[in-house]
Amino acid sequence: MTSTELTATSSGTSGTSLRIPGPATPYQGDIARYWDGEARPVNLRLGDVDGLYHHHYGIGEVDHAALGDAEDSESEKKLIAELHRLESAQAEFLLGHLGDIGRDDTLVDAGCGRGGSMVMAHQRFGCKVEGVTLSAKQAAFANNRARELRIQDHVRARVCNMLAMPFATGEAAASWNNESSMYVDLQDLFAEHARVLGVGGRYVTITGCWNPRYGQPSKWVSQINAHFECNIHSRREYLRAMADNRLVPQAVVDLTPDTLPYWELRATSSLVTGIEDAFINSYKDGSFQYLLIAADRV
Ligand SMILES: C[S@@+](CC[C@H](N)C(=O)[O-])C[C@H]1O[C@@H](n2cnc3c(N)ncnc32)[C@H](O)[C@@H]1O
Ligand SMILES: CC(C)=CCC/C(C)=C/COP(=O)(O)OP(=O)(O)O
Ligand SMILES: [Mg+2]
Repeated sequence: MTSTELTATSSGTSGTSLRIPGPATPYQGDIARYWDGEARPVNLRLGDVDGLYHHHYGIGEVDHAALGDAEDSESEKKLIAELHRLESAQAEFLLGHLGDIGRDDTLVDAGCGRGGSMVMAHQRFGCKVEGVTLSAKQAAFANNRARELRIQDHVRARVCNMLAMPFATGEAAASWNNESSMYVDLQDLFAEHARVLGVGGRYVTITGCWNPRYGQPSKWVSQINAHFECNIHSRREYLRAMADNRLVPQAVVDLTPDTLPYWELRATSSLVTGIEDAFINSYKDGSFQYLLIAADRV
């Protein structure tokens, strides 16, 4: 084994051992380590609600009737369930922009995390869903969940760089990034999506981006970058890199007002991580936006 290779158990479907390339850059090594070591209660306890483990944020109105009052001994549990409901609503919203997907299609989740969106996609469309993540721990977690749900023949995560995915040209009917595009160069990312998508395929992202109308990344945006070791791009950069790579936006939805209730609710919970104010302040001062972009591969 060379210094740039490591051996890891692959999808887990057969238990075979595969030789997979190591991180393409030192930065990707940092990100792999970050996600291998991540075990925040705000993610694990929400996932425990129904077995869908997400690493993205929520959208939609809070259902105040579903929350307990201060005297309710179940209030913590109810709040966690509500935050999780909003995160799953976010994933459903993304999946709703993938277009007509048939059972024989293949979908690609670029930066799949613990696989919650992949499971939802399979349950919705009945199709094959392939995910890639830099983290061997996340891939193993996602594959373990797929086995528990007996959908391992359709849902699989691999340890792989999303800028060089193990899929044939034109293999995917649709592909997405759910809060994972801030870890890569957008020109490189969209060139790779354009390759794996057939002409007529659909690409969707939900992302946080800085707003060119504000001027430059605000201190809150810089704080979010430092917190997650990521590099948030601007809205302008997304649209330009898509245009450069045969991805033509079909819908651009500003989800900023829809995600604020999630953050305001999360800020009142016992699961706060310290980043809540940066999101709330930057969404409110207009320096940061939560966007869905759905694009046709032409
Ligand atoms: C915030 S999590 C989002 C996970 C998932 N999309 C979700 O919605 O739950 C970011 C993910 O991007 C992945 N990621 C970052 N850079 C990557 C790269 N170059 N190749 C593959 N995955 C990457 C991380 O490993 C992690 O799984
Ligand atoms: C919108 C932006 C800028 C997202 C950055 C990427 C990111 C870390 C998403 C959430 O992951 P998580 O669910 O692990 O984070 P947390 O622990 O805060 O819930
Ligand atoms: Mg989270």
